[in-house]
Amino acid sequence: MTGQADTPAAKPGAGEKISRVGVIGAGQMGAGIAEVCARAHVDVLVFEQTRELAAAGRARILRSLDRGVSSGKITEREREQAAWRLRFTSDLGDFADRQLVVEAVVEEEKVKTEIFRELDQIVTDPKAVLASNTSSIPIMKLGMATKNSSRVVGMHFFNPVPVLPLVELVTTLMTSSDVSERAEAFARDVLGKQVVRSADRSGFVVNALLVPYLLSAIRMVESGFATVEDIDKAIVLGLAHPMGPLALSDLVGLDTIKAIADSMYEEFKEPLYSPPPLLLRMVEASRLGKKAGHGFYQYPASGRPSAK
Ligand SMILES: CC(=O)CC(=O)SCCNC(=O)CCNC(=O)[C@H](O)C(C)(C)COP(=O)(O)OP(=O)(O)OC[C@H]1O[C@@H](n2cnc3c(N)ncnc32)[C@H](O)[C@@H]1OP(=O)(O)O
Repeated sequence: MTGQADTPAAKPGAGEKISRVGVIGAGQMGAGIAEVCARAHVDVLVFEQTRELAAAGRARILRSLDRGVSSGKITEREREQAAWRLRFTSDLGDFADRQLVVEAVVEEEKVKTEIFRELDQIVTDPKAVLASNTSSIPIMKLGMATKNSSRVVGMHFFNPVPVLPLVELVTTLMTSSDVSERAEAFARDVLGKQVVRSADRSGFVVNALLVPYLLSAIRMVESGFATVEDIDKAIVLGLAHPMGPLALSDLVGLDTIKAIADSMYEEFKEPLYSPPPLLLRMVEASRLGKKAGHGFYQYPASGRPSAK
């Protein structure tokens, strides 16, 4: 556990301390990032396209804060204060005063590059950091959509963001050392995360290892080699992982895994990274995992997952 609610204020990193953050997208990753920022006493502004999506994002964060209270990680008062610090907007223009923006929208290169192009014009402070939570898209592609790619980095969080302590920091050939130091200092000293650095290669460190493993498990199911339950049981009991690869695929989202696999395959042309047909069919059928209520397991609105 990270104990982020009690994290002390930032030590001075390179330059001015970051205390105003913008998060773009309030899906499972964006909501988690906004939550950890709010819990760390940061002023957070979250962009969502519509009021409905913003309301769903706020509800998602409040549920997670409740869980933090019920598991004793934060107090009622900290929950209230964190909720109070979260503001939503559907106008990206409101991000003009942000010192750090973390983009966490759908894993589509076109959508992300368009956001970076817009952000670059809105956030005019040259010291502001523009970060992407992309799981696999090379950061350089996003940086090149801006006029100042020296302030663009990857800050890759892990799901569930309030629970998992890692941030992968991805710098490009263009990222300035001042920007990467500020981003690292923020993740480490303000959010209380641990940081590993990765070169700008699709998949970075974690997904370069994780995605071929998840795809191999899906191929095992596809070939009838073993059942979903037995594969997960084997990994939980045999390797002491907190969850098996198929439950984890459901948690991450099968559409996200497909998008990461596509991006890694495009970069390396490695057959192991190519999404197997079962994954493609499940995505086409909208069986996207936990967020859709159905993936390799079924997820009733409340209660524990069951076999599909
Ligand atoms: C694809 C990408 O690009 C990147 C990715 O995200 S890859 C995916 C990475 N994620 C993983 O690998 C997840 C692996 N799984 C796990 O870590 C665990 O199964 C899990 C955390 C998801 C659930 O664990 P669990 O034991 O079933 O649930 P639960 O006991 O409720 O929670 C575990 C801990 O988190 C805490 N927790 C849960 N939700 C919380 C919240 N919203 N706020 C604060 N703490 C919370 C609990 O209090 C508990 O803490 P203790 O261990 O100190 O008691």
